[in-house]
Amino acid sequence: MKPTNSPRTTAQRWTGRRPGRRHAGLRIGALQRDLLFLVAAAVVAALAILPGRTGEGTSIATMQLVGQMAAMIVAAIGLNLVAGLTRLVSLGQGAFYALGAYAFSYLLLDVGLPALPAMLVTVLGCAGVGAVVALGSLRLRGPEFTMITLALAVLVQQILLRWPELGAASGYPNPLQHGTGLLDPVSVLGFEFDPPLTGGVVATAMVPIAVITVVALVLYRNLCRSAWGRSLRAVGESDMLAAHLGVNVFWRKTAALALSSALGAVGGIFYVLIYAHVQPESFDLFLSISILLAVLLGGGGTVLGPVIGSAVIVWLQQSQVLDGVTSFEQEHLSSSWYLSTPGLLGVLLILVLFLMPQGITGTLAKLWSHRAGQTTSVETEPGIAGGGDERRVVRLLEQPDQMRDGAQALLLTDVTKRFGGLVAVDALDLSVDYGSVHAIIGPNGAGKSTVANLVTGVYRPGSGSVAFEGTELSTRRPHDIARLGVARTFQTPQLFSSETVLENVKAGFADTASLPWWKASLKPPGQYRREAELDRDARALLARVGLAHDERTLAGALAYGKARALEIARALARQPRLLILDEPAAGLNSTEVAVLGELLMELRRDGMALVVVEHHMDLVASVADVVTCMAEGRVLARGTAAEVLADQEVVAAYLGRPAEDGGETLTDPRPAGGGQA
Ligand SMILES: Nc1ncnc2c1ncn2[C@@H]1O[C@H](COP(=O)(O)OP(=O)(O)OP(=O)(O)O)[C@@H](O)[C@H]1O
Repeated sequence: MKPTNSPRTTAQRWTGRRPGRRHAGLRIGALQRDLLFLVAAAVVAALAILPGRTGEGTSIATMQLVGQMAAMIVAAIGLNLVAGLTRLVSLGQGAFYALGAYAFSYLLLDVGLPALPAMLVTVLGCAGVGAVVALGSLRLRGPEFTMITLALAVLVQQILLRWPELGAASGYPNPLQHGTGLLDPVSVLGFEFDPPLTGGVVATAMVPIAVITVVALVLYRNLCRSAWGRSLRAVGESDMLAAHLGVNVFWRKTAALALSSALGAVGGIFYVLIYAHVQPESFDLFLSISILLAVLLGGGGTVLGPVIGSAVIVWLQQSQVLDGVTSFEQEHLSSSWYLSTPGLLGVLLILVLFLMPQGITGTLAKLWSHRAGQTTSVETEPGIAGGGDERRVVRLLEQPDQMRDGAQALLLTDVTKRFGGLVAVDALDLSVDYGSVHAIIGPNGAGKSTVANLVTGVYRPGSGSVAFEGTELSTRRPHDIARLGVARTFQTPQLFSSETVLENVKAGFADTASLPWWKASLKPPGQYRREAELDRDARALLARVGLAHDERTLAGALAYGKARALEIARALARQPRLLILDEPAAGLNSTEVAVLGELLMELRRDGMALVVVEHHMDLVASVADVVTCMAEGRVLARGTAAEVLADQEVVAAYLGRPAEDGGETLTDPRPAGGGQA
């Protein structure tokens, strides 16, 4: 691969264009950045509610605009956990918003709870409802999940409309008129606030609304940027990939939906505080669509996207802008066929999806990174070879005793896997020891990848046993198996393409699978240290696979060889004792293959057990201690590389014809009939 740029130039580009982040002297630490964010959010919130506190020239409408923005922001950041990070498109956030508003009103007015307990019960209750909905719907994917949430939004509004006992048909009354209830939130956080200055409940409610919004925003930002957030993004990329990183996908989605529902309910509580009046008509499907639009417009999956999107959407809805467009349509186009606010927002949604699929923040980030040259894959050196002397910097594994002793790691006994009438793996026996490389070769369709999938829990064997360190794997799920110490790469590299190379590796660390959400959102001081450790370890791994100079590159922009190297680095981040590589040499040039071989030998020396499914016979010959050749699901030959590659039945299976007299061997270039799928 011809170098197109030197590492030094790349480094200069980074340091030159983003000096604040790279020069030690000017570096802003994570803690300072977080404090800065907190202060900035608090200042913006304070400025937003200031007019309500002074009372001068303040209109209730302005305060309601700010309050509604806050309500939309918390509901949208909640939805972002689901629709943005986890990529489960929900049209049900309006339902939780409505439930929050009604439950809060009910608990205040009918049950007589003080405001703070009423809020807590509402939020916890809605989180519970969200979890139940998740348990019932998360086995569904894509459009089916969206339809369930859509049905929920419609159902909730219908119930509110038709269940007079809830006070719902006519809505809860304005407590100002009834002399009861909702003015109580003045003491919602245990503080006494000044009486309203604007003649309505709005001004007094603004302080708790602002405080709760800032707190929610900070916790949400911590969550998004934590290992927990990484796990949600992993799930968003692919359930199977996330499971191979040890993430319990089902519970992670359930937790995300519960948190999202809780934040939706907070939006509803804000609504009550702002308007002091709830009625079913306010919580129609259009509300759910608006919240989703706020996420998409701002930028799904980003921290600030839903905030910006919410501000824009509420401003558009509440200001005269859309009314002006409607009047223009009526005057100049048609007095009967015109688009009102919902229609215009629908048009906006379509435009966003077509023109700015990454939303405002995503588009700006793309422009910025394009300017800074971050998305460009810089071909410095071959992917796996770029690390030079740094390659041996890290020792990846703490070696348990069994690894030092070269004990048996993996044992497959009489394993069969059928797909309908096809026997993909037929009565397979296979064993892999620590400190050894076991290569599995064979022509296309021989069953090699199926073996990898059987070991990692993607498939369950029809019969037989798959045991890792004596633990039966055949009944375990992929995330359980990953947590036992088994990692893998895929035939086609599976990366988080819109994340940086560094983030991809960090997704492999155990924290992604195990950090609890509350710890991630509160971010105690230990988390700062831990994140710094993860950064350091991830960089060391990148150096080892030759990607030291690519940490800020987006994974999707990597050349093929580097993408493979990155996938290996992420697998190594899991500190596996058994590593399964599915065609790691596919698409690599000869230099890259040679360096891959060196890396495998290093891992082998470290005591790791390696299974390498491979067509590249030079690599197999140079690294494998044992080679198993499969054909039509069965073992055709097994032995040392020299024995198996010279086996005439193996040669015939690969060539698709009998081997010529005199003994052909399998060497590169790859014989016809081999090749990668
Ligand atoms: N999920 C599945 N459903 C049905 N058939 C499958 C499935 N997975 C694999 N197979 C079939 O099982 C057989 C073995 O497939 P497998 O992918 O394990 O072969 P392979 O040796 O890895 O081939 P290649 O070198 O092309 O990757 C093939 O005939 C394949 O079509």
